[in-house]
Parts: sequence; C-alpha cells; structure tokens
Amino acid sequence: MAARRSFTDSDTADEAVRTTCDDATICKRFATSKGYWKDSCLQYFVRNVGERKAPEINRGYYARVQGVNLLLDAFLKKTQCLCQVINLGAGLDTTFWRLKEENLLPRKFFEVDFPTVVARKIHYIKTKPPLSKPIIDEHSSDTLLLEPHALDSDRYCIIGADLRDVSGLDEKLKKFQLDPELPTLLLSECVLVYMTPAQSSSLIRWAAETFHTAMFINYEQVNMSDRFGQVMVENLQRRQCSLAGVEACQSLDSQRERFLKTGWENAEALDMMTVYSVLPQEDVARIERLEFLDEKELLQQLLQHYCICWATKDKLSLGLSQVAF
Ligand SMILES: C[S@@+](CC[C@H](N)C(=O)[O-])C[C@H]1O[C@@H](n2cnc3c(N)ncnc32)[C@H](O)[C@@H]1O
Repeated sequence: MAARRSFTDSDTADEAVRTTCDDATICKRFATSKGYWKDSCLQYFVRNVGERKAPEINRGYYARVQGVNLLLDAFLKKTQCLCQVINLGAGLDTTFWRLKEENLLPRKFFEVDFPTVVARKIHYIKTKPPLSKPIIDEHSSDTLLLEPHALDSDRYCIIGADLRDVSGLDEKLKKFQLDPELPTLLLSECVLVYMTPAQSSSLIRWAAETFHTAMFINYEQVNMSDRFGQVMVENLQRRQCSLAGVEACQSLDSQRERFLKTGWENAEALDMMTVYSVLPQEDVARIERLEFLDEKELLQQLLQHYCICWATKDKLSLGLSQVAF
C-alpha cells in the first residue's frame, strides 16, 4: 500500500515538473511578442501570445535568454562549431533553430527531456515544416530515425530520458552517436533544481567524467534561504512542484562548489542582477524602453534570486576558462 502511494505521489510531482516547460515557453512567447528579443520558432510551440506578463518577468526572461546565449555562442566560437551541445531538460526550447538561422550549428545538437515532453516536441516538429525543414536540410540521407520518444538526424537529436538515471541517459546518448572526444557544451536551464542534490551531482559528475573538454552552463535559482526565496519555493509547492534541489541553490558559492566537487576544473557564477548589468547596455536600454516598469525593486529581487553558473574543463586547451561575460 505504502509503495503504491509513493509511486503515485512521485508521478504527480514529475507531472508538475513536466508542465514547467510550458510556463517557460509561454513567458518567452509573450516577451518576444513585445520585442524583447527575436525568436521565429516559438510560435510553432505556443500558438497564442497569451495573457500579459508583468514587465519584470519579461526583463527576467530577457536576461536569462541573452545571458545563456552569450556563453553558448562564445563556446561555439571557441570551438569553431566543431563540438556538440546537449540541452538537458530542453522542454520546448528553440536554440537549435536559432543556431541554424545564425549559421552556428554544432556538429550535433542533442536535447533530452522526459519521454512525454519529447513526444509532444516531436509531434510539433513533424507537423510544422518551419521546424522540420532545418532538420531535414541538415540530414544527408532520405531516412530519419523517428520513434515515439526519439528523433535522430545528422545534426539534431531529441531523446526521452530521465536525467536522474545517468546510466540510462549515457546509453541512450551513445546509441545516437554522442562523441565523448568532441568538445561538448551541456546546458541546463531551470532543470537541476527539480532533482535532489545527489541526483544532480551524479549528472554533473557523469558529464565531467565523460568529456575531457567541456563547458556546463546552468541557469537556476540562487539565494533561496532568504524570505523572497522561501516564497518562491512555497509558490511552486502550491502547484505540487517541489524544488528537491534547493539546497544547492543557497548561494553563488554553493552553485560553484557542486561543479568543483565533481571533476570540473573551473566554475564561475553570477546572479542575474549582475548579468543584467554586464549584457550589452545598448540593447538593455532598448528593451527598457519597451514597457514602463513600476516595480524596480521587485525586478532587482527577482534577478538576485536567479543565477548563471558555468564550469569548464579543457584538455584541448581551447581557452574555455576565459569564456565569460
Ligand atoms: C522549467 S522547464 C525548462 C525548459 C527549458 N530548459 C527552457 O528553459 O525553456 C524544466 C524542464 O526540465 C525537464 N526535467 C526536469 N527534470 C527532469 C528529469 N529528471 N528528466 C528529464 N527532464 C527533466 C522538465 O520536463 C521540463 O521540460
């Protein structure tokens, strides 16, 4: 009886975590409709612009997307795109299509998420030519591997897997020609926080042990032990979404430490208030003119409770430790 109950509970919790990808996509869709940044593909994952979002939310997403893109693009330039990218917990993220448009595609772009999320994304890709065409254009033979929870082509691969099962993940990625010898960028955006610190540590350690030249970009909550952080946790708990990994989100140091303890050579972390202040200021001035912001203090608090942490190891001496804002 007890076992059955706990299965049901964890199933509900996983389902709540899976729905967070819609929240992210809906917010990005709204912000792009206001002109914060351009994304030609979000419309195929969320048709309607949806309810208005507060300006501080839009600015927060702007800082998140620009900050992560800046580091990702710097890695692609350092490796001259002779690399692979693995987006862990990718949800409905559109980075593959942006990189294709900007002629910055890595050798192969992998995405991983729960099988049900992947099945949905594959459905969108199959039914929307602007999503499928770039994948087909980059594929050299007539046949693509297409399964309910996996799609594999020369340059794009999406796999259904649970990131808490590292050996299963490793097996699936290798089945789809993951190359441990290639410089590799791993990306997790609001994902590790949904796993226990032990589970995220195994994932981070697996990445450090598998790739000799790599960078890991992690965007998520920080400074979670203060009152504002606790309210964020409570709000998510109300939606059955528990932040199992909140312990690793106590400070910038705890974010860095988790990488330094698991085999990474360097790790840096900045809160998003700092990232916002070091993004190209001309563009920041442009987006600040888009909407009037009344709640300046709320924006500051919000940005102080998210961070980007990036870690590197660099056997090929590509200068990855110099990648920074
Ligand atoms: C907040 S969403 C972020 C999605 C995407 N990274 C973005 O920024 O738009 C978190 C994503 O992580 C995925 N996720 C969380 N835990 C996971 C796990 N254990 N295995 C696979 N995917 C997971 C969820 O399904 C969801 O798509």
